[in-house]
Amino acid sequence: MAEQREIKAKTSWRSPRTICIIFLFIAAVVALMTIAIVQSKPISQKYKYGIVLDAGSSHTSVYIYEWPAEKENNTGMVRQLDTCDVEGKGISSYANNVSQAGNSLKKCMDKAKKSVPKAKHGDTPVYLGATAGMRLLSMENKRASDEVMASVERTLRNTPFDYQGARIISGQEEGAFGWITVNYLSDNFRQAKPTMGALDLGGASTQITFVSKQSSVSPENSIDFRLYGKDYQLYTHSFLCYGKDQVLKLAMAHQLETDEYILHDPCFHPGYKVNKSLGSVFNSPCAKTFDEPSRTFTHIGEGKWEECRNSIRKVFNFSDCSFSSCSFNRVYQPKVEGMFGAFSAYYFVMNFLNLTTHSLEESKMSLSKYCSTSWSEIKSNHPKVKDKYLAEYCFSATYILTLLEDGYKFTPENWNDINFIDKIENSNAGWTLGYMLNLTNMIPAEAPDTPPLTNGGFVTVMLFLSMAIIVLLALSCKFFGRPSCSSPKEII
Ligand SMILES: Nc1ccn([C@@H]2O[C@H](COP(=O)(O)OP(=O)(O)OP(=O)(O)O)[C@@H](O)[C@H]2O)c(=O)n1
Ligand SMILES: [Ca+2]
Repeated sequence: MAEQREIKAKTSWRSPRTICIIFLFIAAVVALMTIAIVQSKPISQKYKYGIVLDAGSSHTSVYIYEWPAEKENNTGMVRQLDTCDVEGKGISSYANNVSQAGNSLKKCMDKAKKSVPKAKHGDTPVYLGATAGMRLLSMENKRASDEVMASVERTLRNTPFDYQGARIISGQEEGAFGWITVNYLSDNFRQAKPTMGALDLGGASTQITFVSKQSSVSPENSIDFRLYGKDYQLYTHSFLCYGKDQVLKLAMAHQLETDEYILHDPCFHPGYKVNKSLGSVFNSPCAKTFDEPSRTFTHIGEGKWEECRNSIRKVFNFSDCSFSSCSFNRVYQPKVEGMFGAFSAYYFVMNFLNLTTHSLEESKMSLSKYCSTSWSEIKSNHPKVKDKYLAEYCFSATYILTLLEDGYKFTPENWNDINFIDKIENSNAGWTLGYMLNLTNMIPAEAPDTPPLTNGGFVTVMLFLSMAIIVLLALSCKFFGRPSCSSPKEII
């Protein structure tokens, strides 16, 4: 009897069912171990770094980016590690003291040396892009512009980083790279999601960029990209002199035409009264220059919002459109479509006035009340804000509403498609990240190969295999278990 049982026990190990279960069990364990090793292979978290200086008309900012070296072609991997605002004005303000243009950058570059690991300094590219302030200086005084750029180049070459160039970028580049930045940070490229348009308002220029189904009528307004295997046909336009600082000069110059000594300004608060020299205000090719720059005029605030809007409308030419549709100043623009990110001064101004989530009508009502508030009350409500900035928020916000509604033809219905943003995923919205991604070829035209498994896929497979092992263990115990699992008396 015992021999029979022994034979039976031996033959059960050799039965096809047994072999099958054993095979499945081993295969599941091997697969589980392999995937666990492959998926979690210790990627040496080597990081790479990049530095971009945004030399704007009003100030320069230094942005330091980092990304995992292994994944530089995956979208959304680059993040802003640090930023530094250069003290003082933009580099174009050093036209008469060019060496200071380069010197002004030193403090922030020293900070960058601390942010980027020393061992990586030599491999870290540094780029400087100058925008509208230098475009204007280059128009006014090419020699001074070249000397300013040479000065910043000397400073950057003297850093331990891999200097990759300092140049004045075009308005079209500024618009297109801002669009790349906001869509890269929103991960819209990899997932081929609908993109968001980019609205950038600086001190001396402003850009609008968005994907348009309507073909642009001039090369100046169109840019085509192929990113991650998808083609994007962009409409873009940059309006020089329509940054908020320059457009203020334009508006004031219009008003001074009537009386060259007293400027009754509906965009400034009641009680605001400041003597200014013509030269201090009208010092750029954007606004007409007066022949007696030292002469002074009195700038008096009236705080009348409707009149403010009308005076601002005078800086635009809304007629004479020879295309199917225009924004202003005879510039072709297709109908705005989709979501938009509005950043830089759009955000600084609308955020200061708490208007970032208001509807268009609510913004108008709120602004009308704010602008009519007396200057003394405004100053007492914001004791820490410099008078120069504080005095201009009524004008700037009214300009923003006029630019977006009357200029770009946004409506009360699609106003909420405009998101006033400062950062996306902790990186500033602006042209610098897109500029670096483009120059370092980190946005491939074709989608990179997908990894063996996404994290979600990995977990699913692990769960499935674990369940399979448990079931197999249960089955094997059921089939094997009888000789060893049953009690001795049953055997007898
Ligand atoms: N925290 C800040 C930073 C800037 N500004 C103002 O916002 C305007 C635009 O700032 P910015 O976007 O930095 O313009 P720039 O890049 O300097 O100008 P551009 O792009 O035209 O060269 C300037 O009037 C600046 O004084 C502000 O109100 N609050
Ligand atoms: Ca800018």
